[in-house]
Amino acid sequence: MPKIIVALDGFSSCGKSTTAKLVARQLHYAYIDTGAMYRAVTLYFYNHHLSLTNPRDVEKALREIQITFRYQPETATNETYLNGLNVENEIRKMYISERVSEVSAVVEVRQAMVAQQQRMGRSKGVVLDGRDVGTVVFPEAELKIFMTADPLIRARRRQDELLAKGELVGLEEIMQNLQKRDYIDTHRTEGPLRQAEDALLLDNSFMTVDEQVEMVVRLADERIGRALRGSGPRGTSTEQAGT
Ligand SMILES: Nc1ncnc2c1ncn2[C@@H]1O[C@H](COP(=O)(O)OP(=O)(O)OP(=O)(O)O)[C@@H](O)[C@H]1O
Ligand SMILES: Nc1ccn([C@@H]2O[C@H](COP(=O)(O)O)[C@@H](O)[C@H]2O)c(=O)n1
Repeated sequence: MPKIIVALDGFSSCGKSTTAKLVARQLHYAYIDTGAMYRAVTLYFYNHHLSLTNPRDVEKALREIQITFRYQPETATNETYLNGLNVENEIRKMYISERVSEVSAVVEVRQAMVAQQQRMGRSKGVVLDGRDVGTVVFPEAELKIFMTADPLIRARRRQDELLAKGELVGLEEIMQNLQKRDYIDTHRTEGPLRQAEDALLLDNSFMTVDEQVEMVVRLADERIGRALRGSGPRGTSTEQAGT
């Protein structure tokens, strides 16, 4: 069976990683959380008091940072390791969310992360989620989805998630963080967040997780079928997933 690349890009907290993880599991593909990589870099800068505007600090960080994913059977997911240490929980905290978009806008950081993502996904059979997967990392991906959801719904979902982990954060603070990250992510010069021309738009504001996963798996199966038969056209930006 031919293997494809599934690229899920979109705004903050709209369900990309939830979807990507479950789609990867159903397809028996590897899952790469590209946002976790930028979060891990942010944690390194934070812990070592490094400055983003000092080229020597950036160079030192990129020389010393090693990001890996390891499969955890207990959670049935890949967890993020920074220089051998499990940082999966730490990188999801608000103080990292508040800083990550500034870190991910640094050109050298992006180039290093994109190169690692391309190495990890080059054999195909991968689902990646992020901001620039369909535009920069794998512009040749067979299936590209651009996810979005109503900002208030996104914020409420994120608030519930943080609360479940014991972090109580106000809705207003979360809304501001999502808006700020989306703004920086869409306005940076290197690899800005944007919908690839051939990405399908998926608004999951009023969908369940199961529905969105089922939709993406169905689209992936279609693309795998096309790859089996030979090349065929991808979607266009006017298309919506599921139409
Ligand atoms: N359709 C849905 N209905 C309800 N909750 C959802 C839905 N999709 C995702 N969620 C929840 O929304 C929250 C954010 O989802 P997720 O972390 O997957 O988003 P994301 O796009 O990867 O976010 P970020 O880019 O900020 O990391 C999670 O708590 C997830 O369980
Ligand atoms: N391909 C990507 C993925 C992420 N980022 C930046 O990291 C931040 C955190 O990502 P999450 O998916 O975990 O929310 C995000 O806000 C971006 O700044 C990126 O630039 N490119």
